[in-house]
Amino acid sequence: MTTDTTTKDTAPGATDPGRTVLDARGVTMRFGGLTAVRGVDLTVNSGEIVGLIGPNGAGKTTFFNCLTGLYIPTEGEVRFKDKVLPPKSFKVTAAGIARTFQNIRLFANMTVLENVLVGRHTRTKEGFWSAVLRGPGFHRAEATSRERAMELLEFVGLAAKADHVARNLPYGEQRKLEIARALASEPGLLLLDEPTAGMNPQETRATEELVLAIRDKGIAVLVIEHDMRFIFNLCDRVAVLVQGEKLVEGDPATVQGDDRVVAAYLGEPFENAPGAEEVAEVEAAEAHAHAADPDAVDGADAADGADSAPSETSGVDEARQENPDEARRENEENDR
Ligand SMILES: Nc1ncnc2c1ncn2[C@@H]1O[C@H](COP(=O)(O)OP(=O)(O)OP(=O)(O)O)[C@@H](O)[C@H]1O
Repeated sequence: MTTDTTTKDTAPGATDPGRTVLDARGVTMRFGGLTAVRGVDLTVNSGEIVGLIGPNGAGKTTFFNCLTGLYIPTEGEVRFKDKVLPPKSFKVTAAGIARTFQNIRLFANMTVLENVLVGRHTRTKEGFWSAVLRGPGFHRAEATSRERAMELLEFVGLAAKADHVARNLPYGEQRKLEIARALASEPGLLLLDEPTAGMNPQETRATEELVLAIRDKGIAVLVIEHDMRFIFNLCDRVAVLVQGEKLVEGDPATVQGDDRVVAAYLGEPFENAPGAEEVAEVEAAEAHAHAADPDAVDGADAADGADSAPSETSGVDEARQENPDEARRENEENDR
């Protein structure tokens, strides 16, 4: 990756490189009879970008919710910088974990700057009376917060839009604003839930650069994403959840090459699927028939009306198989 790490300063919540910041052990989450997450262990170290992938309904968001105090795991423990996390979201944020959501959750009628200022509330010491009386302490704290918020907007590339109302930002910028707001709590770990959902390729590329720059500031990142290219380009390590359990974990090349991951996305071969021998038999019979009557039109070609048609179709199918996420998104768009 091309991001220059030498000129980047370190974020306030940064941790010594290589230190384990998140340590989730045996996390299980049940909803009545449904076990959404089962015995998942996962660590994230400072300086790392870790990807969490898996088919729809695999339990990724539920696992995130267990890490951020939104859910209390039925079993297991989550530690952040060696301390067991309290089961309350605002306490988890105060401890140093920030997150974004799958569906953007901005204060739509507030300005861009105000949204980031809201994200700083866990870092401001001024209490209720200070805010009501608006004494010198309050004004000092407010000025510091604004300065920090503007720095963050600069960092994500939204400083020029600080006074715009959040709802008027284009989609990709709303996602950036969510990230700026999460960074305002000065986290040591940032959890991103599908940060590129709905983005065009340019926006996705810009998000990739932004995540690398966040990592370069010493903030560890755990990211859920369906865009495999994004995940494999970006992550140092990838964990795969399938039906609530961790199936594989490793570097991108290892995970990409693991047959179980491909099977989990595409489905296991169905029972009684023809084996290599049967396929060879059918091919030999077809070749024999063709040799006997070279002018005969193949049934499939005839049905498609042109020689090129089947190969085009299968090309699309192959592309979909290589990127099941695109196929999913396309289906969702068609449904809409
Ligand atoms: N609050 C809840 N109550 C009951 N079941 C839930 C709840 N939240 C999630 N589930 C179920 O838990 C399973 C895992 O869902 P989850 O949203 O964590 O999956 P996911 O991997 O994030 O999926 P996606 O990629 O589609 O976002 C699903 O079967 C889902 O229906």
